Amino acid sequence: MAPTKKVCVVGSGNWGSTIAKIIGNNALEHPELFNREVLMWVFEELIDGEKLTEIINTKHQNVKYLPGIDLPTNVIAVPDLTEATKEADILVFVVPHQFVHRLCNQIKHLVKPDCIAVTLIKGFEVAEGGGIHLISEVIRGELKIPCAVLMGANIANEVAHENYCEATIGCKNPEVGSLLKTLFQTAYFRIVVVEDETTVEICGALKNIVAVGAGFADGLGYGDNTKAAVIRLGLMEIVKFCEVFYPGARQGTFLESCGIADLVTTCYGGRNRRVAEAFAKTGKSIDVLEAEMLNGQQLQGPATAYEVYFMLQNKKMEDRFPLFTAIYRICKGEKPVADFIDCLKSHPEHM
Ligand SMILES: NC(=O)C1=CN([C@@H]2O[C@H](COP(=O)(O)OP(=O)(O)OC[C@H]3O[C@@H](n4cnc5c(N)ncnc54)[C@H](O)[C@@H]3O)[C@@H](O)[C@H]2O)C=CC1
Ligand SMILES: O=C(CO)COP(=O)(O)O
Repeated sequence: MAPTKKVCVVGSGNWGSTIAKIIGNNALEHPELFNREVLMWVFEELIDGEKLTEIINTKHQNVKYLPGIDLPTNVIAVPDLTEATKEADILVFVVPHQFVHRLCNQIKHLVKPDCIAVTLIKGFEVAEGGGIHLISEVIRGELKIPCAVLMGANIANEVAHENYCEATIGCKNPEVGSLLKTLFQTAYFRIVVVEDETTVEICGALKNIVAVGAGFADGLGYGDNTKAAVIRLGLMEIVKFCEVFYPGARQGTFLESCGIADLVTTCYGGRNRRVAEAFAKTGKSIDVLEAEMLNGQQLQGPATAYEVYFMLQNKKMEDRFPLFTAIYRICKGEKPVADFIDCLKSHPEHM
């Protein structure tokens, strides 16, 4: 019998803890495939003087990032990144995107050569020369191992409460795709595997920018028709972004959970939407609102808007992506939020 695979979840925020719950339970369900113990790397912090890792390992809850949800006792919190990752056969990356490069850099000399990675991270990294890197490219480049992606309409708290939803795994290797499906799928978390991994990842990253736009529209007092227009124009810009920069997308991928479904859920229920609404209503900065409203959780939309704008500006393509561009400029304070809808009135989709 082949040895069972050791899984390490790199990250323990709101989504990281939720996915550790799923993986922990599935490891128990499939002892023939996965090691019983699932390690979860935790960015250590003190909660009322007690280490978060110790709280997780004794109370089996992440009281800061996923309060009220029991984690399986076979999920073990580990504060040392090296200790958590060095034996892993499967690395599940689920940290805010701004931290991933540094973490990969710390472990690149110890990762097992036949290890595989999967990223649940939504965002990009700016690249020298005026472009962007996908997060999966950063992981592959640093660790020299294959990296699949998992994205979808998955607001973590709802998944943690086991409300039915779907997700998309993008994986070019069907055998690995099938193994990952067994690792993640449950009765309430249903998975479709597609080979179009680049499109899956781009959809997941870009929808966070659109969600900021949806929040602006809500905060300015527009109704559901306006929000539907923001979602539709956002989808058109996502499709265009793939056509221009990552050609070869399958149209069907945009209809998977990672595409239209994630746009809808995030534009109604996500953190990016909520903070952007407060931004439009209060005039406080995004950073201040993030600190006030999210208790340590991190927004990905404004940072992703910057990363995308960085590339569009370098390639002189802002006019082709007016929604993404307006959202960046408003977050940056270069345009008043009150002008948000005006920026969309001459959208190329209407010409
Ligand atoms: N929360 C959600 O509903 C969903 C989130 N995602 C994606 O998952 C990724 C991770 O998000 P969450 O788990 O929600 O995180 P989060 O936003 O809840 O938590 C922030 C995490 O970052 C950690 N952290 C803080 N400073 C750090 C540092 N210097 N280095 C490393 N880690 C540090 C914190 O300990 C905490 O675990 C993001 O890309 C997000 O877009 C995807 C689907 C759903
Ligand atoms: O990615 C998400 C849902 O799929 C979560 O979105 P927020 O980060 O805006 O909460």
